[in-house]
Amino acid sequence: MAEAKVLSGAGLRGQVAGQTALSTVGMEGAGLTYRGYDVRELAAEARFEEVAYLLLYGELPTKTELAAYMGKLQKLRDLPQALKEVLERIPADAHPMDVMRTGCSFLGNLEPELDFDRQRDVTDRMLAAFPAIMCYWYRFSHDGKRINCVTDEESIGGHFLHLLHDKTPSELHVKVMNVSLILYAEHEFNASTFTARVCASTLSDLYSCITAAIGSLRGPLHGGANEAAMEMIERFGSAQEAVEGTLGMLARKDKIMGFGHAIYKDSDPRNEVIKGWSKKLADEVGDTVLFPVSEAIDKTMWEQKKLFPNADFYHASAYHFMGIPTKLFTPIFVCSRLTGWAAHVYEQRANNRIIRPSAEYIGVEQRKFVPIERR
Ligand SMILES: CC(=O)SCCNC(=O)CCNC(=O)[C@H](O)C(C)(C)COP(=O)(O)OP(=O)(O)OC[C@H]1O[C@@H](n2cnc3c(N)ncnc32)[C@H](O)[C@@H]1OP(=O)(O)O
Ligand SMILES: O=C([O-])CC(=O)C(=O)O
Repeated sequence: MAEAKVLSGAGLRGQVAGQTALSTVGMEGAGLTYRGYDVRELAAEARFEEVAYLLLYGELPTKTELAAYMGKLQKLRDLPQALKEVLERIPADAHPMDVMRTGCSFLGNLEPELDFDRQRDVTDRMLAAFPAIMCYWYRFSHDGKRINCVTDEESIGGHFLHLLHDKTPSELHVKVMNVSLILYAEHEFNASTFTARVCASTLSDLYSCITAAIGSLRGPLHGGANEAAMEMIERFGSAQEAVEGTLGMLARKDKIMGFGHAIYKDSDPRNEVIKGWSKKLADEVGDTVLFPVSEAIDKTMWEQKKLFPNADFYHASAYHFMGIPTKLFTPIFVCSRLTGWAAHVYEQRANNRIIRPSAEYIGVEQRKFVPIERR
């Protein structure tokens, strides 16, 4: 059985900061579970919408419930005209995570959560609308095109690819998007989820919680690592170059993005799944560089530092092979993790006490005020 990582020190590591019934991370043997289900089984068997329902509504849906849920989400996809106008004003060189933050926040101005009893409907609206927020801005700012935000794609992953590429995506790509959205959906008290819970604990509205969480996910030590990993992989022309480059980065004590984890000790259970799909996509496009480069970095990191790829590393090549621009990688994570964030907000609200820890004071002793003319 796997040993749990020894957790102590800075960054609140190892401290229990609350309770959850949503997921377990790095528990002996189990890796990652959502409401008791192994994520690898969910990724192999389920639709993302089923997993979203599991997290948000408490149990896996029946066939009828799933059909009704998917129908509901499909009807909620279009964006209000005022939001489209705001997205059109955001420059092409803005970071898409900033676009998501603004899009989420502005939707909250137009359709505020006036009553916590509506929290599930508000989440479903965001789940349906987020792919269009990302793609409407991207296609308008990069291609000068005002896209139709509604498609006839059944799944959220397929809908996103259709909006982005303006065509029906292949079955393989829809499948990989589905797996990816499941893998990213929920992960206990990670930094962005904890942000959402802190915000929820003040009894703030759901849009504020999600906007705050988007801000936390943006950083390269968290969700932004998939984008940073892609930028690194692309720099190498061969596996040999990648080995030499990785050794050089390690010698300079650079952080290698997409490796290591705050909780997992020797592997991230999501990695083997997305790595397998990345390989299938590499074969589909006839790649002979990016996948071997990724594997060479992976091998060197383990040999040199016993550091393993986390969920973000092979997501980079997988998304790239599907023709997704690198800067949209982290916003896809948002479209998925929204489910985990919202489910944590509901949990926080159901048993709330404002989250307000204490700090150890390390400043100067108490002293007398000195008037400005005497300083
Ligand atoms: C979906 C996600 O959000 S997964 C995380 C995505 N983030 C990344 O991939 C960014 C790169 N990785 C990292 O920065 C870190 O591994 C984190 C932020 C994920 C976890 O941080 P921590 O819990 O502090 O890591 P941990 O305690 O295991 O670090 C142990 C040692 O390994 C080093 N280390 C950890 N990850 C890396 C890395 N990716 N590259 C180089 N060195 C690393 C640390 O600097 C530390 O060294 P030190 O003892 O000399 O200071
Ligand atoms: O749990 C963490 O610290 C980061 C992570 O892997 C995630 O949020 O998916």
